[in-house]
Amino acid sequence: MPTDTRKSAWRVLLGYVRPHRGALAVGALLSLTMGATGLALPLVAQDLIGSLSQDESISGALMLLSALVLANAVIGALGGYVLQRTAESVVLTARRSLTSYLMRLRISAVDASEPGDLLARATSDTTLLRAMTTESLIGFGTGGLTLVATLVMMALVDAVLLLVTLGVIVVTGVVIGLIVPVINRASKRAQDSVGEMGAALERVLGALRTVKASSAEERERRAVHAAAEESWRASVRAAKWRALAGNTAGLSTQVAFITVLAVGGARVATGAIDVGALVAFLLYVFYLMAPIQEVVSAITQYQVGSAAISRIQEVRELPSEPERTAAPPLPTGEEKPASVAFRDVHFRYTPELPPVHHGVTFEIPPRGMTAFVGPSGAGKTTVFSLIERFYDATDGRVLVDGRDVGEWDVAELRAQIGYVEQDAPVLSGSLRDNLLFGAPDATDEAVAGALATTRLEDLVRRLPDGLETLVGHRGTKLSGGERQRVAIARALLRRPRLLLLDEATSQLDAVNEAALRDAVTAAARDTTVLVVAHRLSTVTSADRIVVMDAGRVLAVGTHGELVAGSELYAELAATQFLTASA
Ligand SMILES: Nc1ncnc2c1ncn2[C@@H]1O[C@H](COP(=O)(O)OP(=O)(O)OP(=O)(O)O)[C@@H](O)[C@H]1O
Repeated sequence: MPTDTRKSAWRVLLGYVRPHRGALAVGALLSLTMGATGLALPLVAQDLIGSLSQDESISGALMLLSALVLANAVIGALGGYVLQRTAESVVLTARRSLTSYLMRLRISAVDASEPGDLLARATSDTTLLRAMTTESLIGFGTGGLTLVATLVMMALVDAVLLLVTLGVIVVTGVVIGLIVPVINRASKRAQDSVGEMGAALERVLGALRTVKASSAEERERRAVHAAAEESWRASVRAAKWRALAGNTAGLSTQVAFITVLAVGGARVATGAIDVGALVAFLLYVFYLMAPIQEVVSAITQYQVGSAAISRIQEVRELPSEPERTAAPPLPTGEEKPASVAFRDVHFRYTPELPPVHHGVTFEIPPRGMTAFVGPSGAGKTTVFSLIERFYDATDGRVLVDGRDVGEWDVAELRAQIGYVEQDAPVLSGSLRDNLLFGAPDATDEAVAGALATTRLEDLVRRLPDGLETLVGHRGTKLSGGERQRVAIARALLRRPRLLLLDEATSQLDAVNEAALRDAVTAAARDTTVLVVAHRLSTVTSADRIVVMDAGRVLAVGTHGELVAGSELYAELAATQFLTASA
């Protein structure tokens, strides 16, 4: 991994840690205090051995030793708790920040991503920051400090033995430096595979009926398992190298112990140091094992964490919309309906794809119903996406109320609009949640009104818990037509100045279709209604019809005008609409 990315992983982690730096400092201080009480133990032991050899009483030293051991345990437990708590808070901060960002992603960014993978980044990758905080950040700090303090204590006991110990530590450092990049690569691969597994699972669970109906379970299962197995393989690879690094650290203290014993023994024999000093030094060598392990584990854990951070940062590089703390106010119903205009709009979804709009131009005055018709793929739905600013036009101008949509605050722009998608999604939750989704402050009266307009009252009466009935994931417990009407009721509750209705082709029966036509016609008296129309009923009652083909506007007029004046429209009316209404 290049150095700058490694540096930025630290920076990112420190950014998440900053709000919790007080708690972190307390935790680190407690850990250090525990280290210090631990460090005092060999000195007391040295004293105790001295007393023994001079036949003095050791009860004082023993009491001190016991008190130190007890203090060590209590402070250790407290410090551990504070640090774990801080680490959980760091994960929370990262999750809040990443999920807020995910909500602001532009539609184009989501088009290019796998939702399951984004989910894995927000859940599984952020979890890894916990260990990164405790083991890496704290481990490096406390382990490093304890290591230095131990070395200083060793220097006080005997400088020659310290040099011997340092020699062993340097060799260990070189070996671990070679292992670290391998751990980083394997960890990144493991986490990428978890993302792939999430994406594969989301694909299956999001379309389970189609998967089952296509007898594709076995194939899909293999895809999910392949990703899970790849993650296993990469994690095992990382575990192998981490174990090796850990063992190298363990081995180095053993080697240091033996070397110090040999060199120290010789020094005792020559009288350079006494036995008490050798014992104290050996205890320090033994004591060195923990901080060395801690530092090595900090380094290896850092590799896992920085792989997670690089996945989190990849999300943050995706284009997003500006941040907003509160939703802008919705229209009160008193305002003038919106006008819409397209002026020579060119658009392509991505630079690699061919253009979808080749100079679309039309003007829609406030109020009334405008239907967009044309063959499949003509670019009708794309007109709505550009009005909502889900995407930006490549060239030309999209105007709402005479103002370029690029100049609107995007949230304010959307507050003017009620939008019903073609597949009319209903979210899991209750029917009431779904109706109030776009207008949380709507009154019961307004809800009753919207239910009446969309002929949903019977449904609500039939449902076991009325408006509180849970509709299932994506509203699976509702019929297609009911879902569509719920979506329309939801849009109407916003009292939009502009209603965008992307008709699903054949979701409604004749009775409901007539009812909806009435509802939309009524709405068109107070607001500007744009409909992507697939039904004759919608088209004939429209105030104006925009005929589109292959990303261009061919004609604009009423049904009567267009049947006579537009060849494509006459053809569409003769086949598509008449068939759809039959
Ligand atoms: N998110 C997207 N990314 C890339 N291409 C897209 C995207 N959405 C639509 N397209 C392409 O843009 C073209 C126009 O699509 P659009 O949905 O606007 O057509 P439409 O006229 O509404 O069709 P239909 O009547 O079938 O709904 C199509 O060729 C489609 O493949």
